[in-house]
Amino acid sequence: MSVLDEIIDGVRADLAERQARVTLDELKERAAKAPAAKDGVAALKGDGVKVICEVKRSSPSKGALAAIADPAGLAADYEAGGAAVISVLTEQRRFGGSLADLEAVRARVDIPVLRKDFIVTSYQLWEARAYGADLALLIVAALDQPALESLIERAVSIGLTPLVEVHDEDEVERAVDAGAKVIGVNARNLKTLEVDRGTFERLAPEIPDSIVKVAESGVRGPHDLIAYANAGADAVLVGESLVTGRDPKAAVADLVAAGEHPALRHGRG
Ligand SMILES: O=P(O)(O)OC[C@@H](O)[C@@H](O)c1c[nH]c2ccccc12
Repeated sequence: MSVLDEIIDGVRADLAERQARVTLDELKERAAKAPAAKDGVAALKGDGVKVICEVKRSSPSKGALAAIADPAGLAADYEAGGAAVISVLTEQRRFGGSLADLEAVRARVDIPVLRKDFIVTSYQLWEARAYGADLALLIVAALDQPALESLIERAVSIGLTPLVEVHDEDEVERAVDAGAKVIGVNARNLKTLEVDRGTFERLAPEIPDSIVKVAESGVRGPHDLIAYANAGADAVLVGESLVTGRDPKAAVADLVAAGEHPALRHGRG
């Protein structure tokens, strides 16, 4: 069984408990009261490379990264540093996240928020909206094609922007066929946990120009952002280097400044 399969087994068990506690109708009522979803696509387009900053306590590959007692405070620092979107990991067992983290972050920042989890049912999309997310991650490797298509459709119909994650050519094709408008290329293979920073450069040419391209994982600092930008990234998603650094706000500001450098503007929309 791959790491991804193991994670998803745990996610399904936790999901079953929440579904037993909160009905879909209750979630829908809560979602109806949530602030209207912000436009996730617009936030990731435009001049310069956008920076998506992640609230991440631990990971299957590295174990504990940072305690993050105040996720909303961290998100506020990210926003002050110039983040375009905040990513909140809500998976509990391996990443130490929760829907409470999502809710707390939503209440603190004005920029769009991404629910980062292993979404396998539409119930989780309603949860995302009910707890204030504007975008939701959908991992192609975790879904068969009909499920991917219907989750993208459902996400869009309830106001969420799906960030569709791929890590090989085949998955790019599936994401495009399923109607993704924002594709994230994860340098980390979730089945083996290995990071290959060349993945984005290899896959970017396969992604149509009209689709927003996000380079995910492995950004240690401005030099990695610049490499991804030169390979065509509209945005980068950064977790570990921010949560383990001393000054997250300054680290984000350095990334944003690198992404706004005029030398990177050429040919960008
Ligand atoms: O911590 P990093 O290497 O900066 O990576 C962040 C983000 O890309 C990573 O957390 C991630 C990308 N796709 C995921 C899917 C599930 C969980 C986590 C992820």
